[in-house]
Amino acid sequence: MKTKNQWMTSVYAPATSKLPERKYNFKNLSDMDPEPIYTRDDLDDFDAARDLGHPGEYPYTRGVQTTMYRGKLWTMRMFAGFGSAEQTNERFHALLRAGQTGLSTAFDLPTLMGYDADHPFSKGEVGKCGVAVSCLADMEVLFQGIDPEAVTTSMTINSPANAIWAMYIANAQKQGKDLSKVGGTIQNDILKEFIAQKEYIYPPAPSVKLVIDTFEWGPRNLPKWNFISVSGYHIREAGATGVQELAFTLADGFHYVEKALERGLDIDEFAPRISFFWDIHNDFFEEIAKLRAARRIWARQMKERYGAKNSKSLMLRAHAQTAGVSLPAQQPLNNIARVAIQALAAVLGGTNSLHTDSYDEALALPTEEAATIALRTQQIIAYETGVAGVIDPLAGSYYIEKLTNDIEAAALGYIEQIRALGGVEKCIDLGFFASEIGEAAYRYQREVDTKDRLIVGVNEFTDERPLEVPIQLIDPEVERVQAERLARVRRERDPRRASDALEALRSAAVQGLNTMPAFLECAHAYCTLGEQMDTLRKVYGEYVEPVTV
Ligand SMILES: CC(C)(COP(=O)(O)OP(=O)(O)OC[C@H]1O[C@@H](n2cnc3c(N)ncnc32)[C@H](O)[C@@H]1OP(=O)(O)O)[C@@H](O)C(=O)NCCC(=O)NCCSC(=O)CCC(=O)O
Repeated sequence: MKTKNQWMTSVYAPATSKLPERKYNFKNLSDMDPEPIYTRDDLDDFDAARDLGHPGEYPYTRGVQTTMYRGKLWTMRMFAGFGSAEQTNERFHALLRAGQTGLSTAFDLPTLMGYDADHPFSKGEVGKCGVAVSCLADMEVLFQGIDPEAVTTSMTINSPANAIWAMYIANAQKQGKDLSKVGGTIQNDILKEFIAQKEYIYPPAPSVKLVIDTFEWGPRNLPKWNFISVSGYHIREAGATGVQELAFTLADGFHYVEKALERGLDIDEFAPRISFFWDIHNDFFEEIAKLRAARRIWARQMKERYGAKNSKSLMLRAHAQTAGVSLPAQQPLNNIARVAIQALAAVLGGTNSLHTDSYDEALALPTEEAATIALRTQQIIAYETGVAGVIDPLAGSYYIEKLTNDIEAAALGYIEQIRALGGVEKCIDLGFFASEIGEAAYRYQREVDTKDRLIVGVNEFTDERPLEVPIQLIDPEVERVQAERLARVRRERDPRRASDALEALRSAAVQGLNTMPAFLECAHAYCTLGEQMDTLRKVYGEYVEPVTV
């Protein structure tokens, strides 16, 4: 049999001299230019025992579970939240009835920024991009009829994560639940806020300190809870390439590990509950390889660099979401096809949990019908296609293994560069991430603008038919309902207990103690989110992004 080089020169080249390759940009979204074909010759230094292993075995390239989806399907976890706590609770129940297997909560902008629904800054934003939660009373309504021991819930909350998590825990405690059985995830990844999403309150150092409080407190009090979801999603949505998403996110993960070790925590106590979150874009193979490379890098560095010994500390478990940024407003029904392909990549990449975007993502928050189609897409993949029946079925594909190696190497190059520059917090100060992401976003947009990259319905195959899809509207009444509940809470709570709880929070922060016990008492005392965040604003100050050129 011919070698690859022989075949390329003696067979492929003559073929292209008869019919040249199409004029087409074959590069993936990380700007990697694939060759026309991959063979064994591309995997000369590939060692299956070292680089792949088996599913559930180090370095977990083939997945973190031995039986993967033959034992248990990924969690179908649709990100949802809009309007009032009552409306979102209804949507949660509708999604569970439709067969969703986990919950995922979207909070509105005031909540994400640590403001109560009746704060002047919140005007016009309450319930718009998620649900408003300003105190335990909102949380009680939001999760009414949902057993926290039976359903795992994810909450996308970052700067105010400790306070919101404490409200969720207080709600479970009020129902007499056993906290050792309560599972879920808080996003709690503040570094990517500084890098990409910009929903921060305090400066990086105290923000990271608050995260490490959860690393310390979480495993000892809620052993089934994932107290962080280190997130590449928002980095990617800001314009990063897949390689950058992978590298910057893993660098963030390692930064938290280092901070937790500096506090004297045992890596094998906290690391098993670190989780991750990836964005799954349009380039099918790139995304599959990215998820495989992520698991391999994490496992190796956790073992070799940080000395973790517990196998669970080495397993990178991840949620995935199809790429909102890839779903245009033009010809929105086409997005159903994009989401199906992206979701398939997430599954073939071995995701542990998945959100599929609704086709109306670019237009508004999803309608119930659009969210149901997105969930049905996961169910079709799970039950009709056969892909969940064989574990890591693409292993051994010359291209997939080569691409996994290449993406791993490129990401490791970035991680080393970040370390050499002084680490993640230093790189935030330097504007390193912003400039890398900015360049990548610019290159991509230029490719689209010049039609070097075709997007169906956007810069090619366009049509002028008007949009005819239903839109989810948010009732402005929500603001009044939320403000009324908040006023009632302030009137009816024990004022002494509330002020003592806030003072205990302030004191814990000033003394550098773990703040989680104080946050939990604040939740039980019905302190509002804004009161708690303001207390810490006075201690830590507020972050203002430096201007970089
Ligand atoms: C670890 C993950 C990734 C997944 O947790 P899950 O509980 O869903 O799944 P899991 O841990 O894989 O599985 C649940 C339990 O079943 C076990 N299990 C699973 N598969 C198994 C198998 N084959 N054999 C044996 N056991 C198995 C696991 O070990 C675990 O048990 P044990 O518990 O005993 O270990 C978690 O962090 C998560 O759910 N993340 C979701 C994050 C999220 O929804 N984010 C939304 C962001 S949305 C956003 O940011 C906005 C984006 C936008 O702007 O649109």
